[in-house]
Amino acid sequence: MIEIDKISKLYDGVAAVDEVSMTVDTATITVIVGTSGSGKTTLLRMINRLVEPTSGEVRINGKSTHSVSKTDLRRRIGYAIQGHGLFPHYTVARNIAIVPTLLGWSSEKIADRVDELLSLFALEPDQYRDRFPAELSGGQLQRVGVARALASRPDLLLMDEPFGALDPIIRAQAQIDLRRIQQALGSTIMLVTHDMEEAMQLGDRVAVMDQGRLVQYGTPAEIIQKPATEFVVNMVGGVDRSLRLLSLFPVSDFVEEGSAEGESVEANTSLRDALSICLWTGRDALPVVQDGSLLGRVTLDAIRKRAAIS
Ligand SMILES: Nc1ncnc2c1ncn2[C@@H]1O[C@H](COP(=O)(O)OP(=O)(O)OP(=O)(O)O)[C@@H](O)[C@H]1O
Repeated sequence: MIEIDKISKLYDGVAAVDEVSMTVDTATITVIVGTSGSGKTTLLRMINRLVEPTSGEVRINGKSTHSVSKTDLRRRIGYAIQGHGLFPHYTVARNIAIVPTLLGWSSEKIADRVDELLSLFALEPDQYRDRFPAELSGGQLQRVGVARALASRPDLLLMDEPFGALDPIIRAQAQIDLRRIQQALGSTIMLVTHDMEEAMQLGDRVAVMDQGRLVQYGTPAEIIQKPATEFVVNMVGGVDRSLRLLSLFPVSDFVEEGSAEGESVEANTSLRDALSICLWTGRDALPVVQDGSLLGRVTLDAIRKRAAIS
């Protein structure tokens, strides 16, 4: 568990981060979202002490980040930034192995870990481990950058706009991959973005920052349904809120008995996509299947009820 306790950072007497407190559960993704200059990066960097807090404290599994040296702290906390930050003259395997090597892992353990991570990131180890960064695509570089940050099984992974440089299609895939890998490894991740869509997509919990303050901290559904301030209403996109809400739930949660005509949808299809299919094909119900067998149907009526904000 990560506990952020009344942490502040003042620059020339002005608060970049103003008494922020929050608790992050182990094995979850927390997304910090806000407009430019709201203090997201400063907050993230105070956790691994790249920025020293003016006041307040961060505890990781009960232990203050000030009770260990900065070097030890940064070996226990992974850090991934926009772009990849890989060393161009190191192979993929050597880049991923940097922190495990510093920690004195055996070469066998390191090699196993490199191959495990490459496989998790859908990069065939035999094909990729000896390549240099210049021999990879932008999306592959980004995956290796995240693999490197996860290599030593850190207590926490901090990510600052990790997908900022990717085009929308690769970015969407990178978000899906991150979610899958986080679940497979049980990692605890704190991620900064200015993109509310990304926050909703990835966050178990979302922290909304405005002018250095934490204005709301909750699940994506709570933030959409009960935005705490006008600023949060604007961040979640006013009239788009219903659609955002629908994108959070799979049709499997709303399946009912009965039949429906036409092409079926998979159980993990979002209600938002199901709504789109209903409108596009002029149907008021869709058959839902899972692993090839029919579960039931989802109706336009059920989707409409879930879309009501209050
Ligand atoms: N080293 C510094 N010296 C003085 N002011 C700083 C410093 N670093 C950040 N600030 C100020 O603190 C505030 C918060 O900056 P921060 O980079 O944390 O915001 P952000 O939400 O991450 O923004 P962005 O999304 O644009 O990266 C800004 O007003 C910024 O100008």
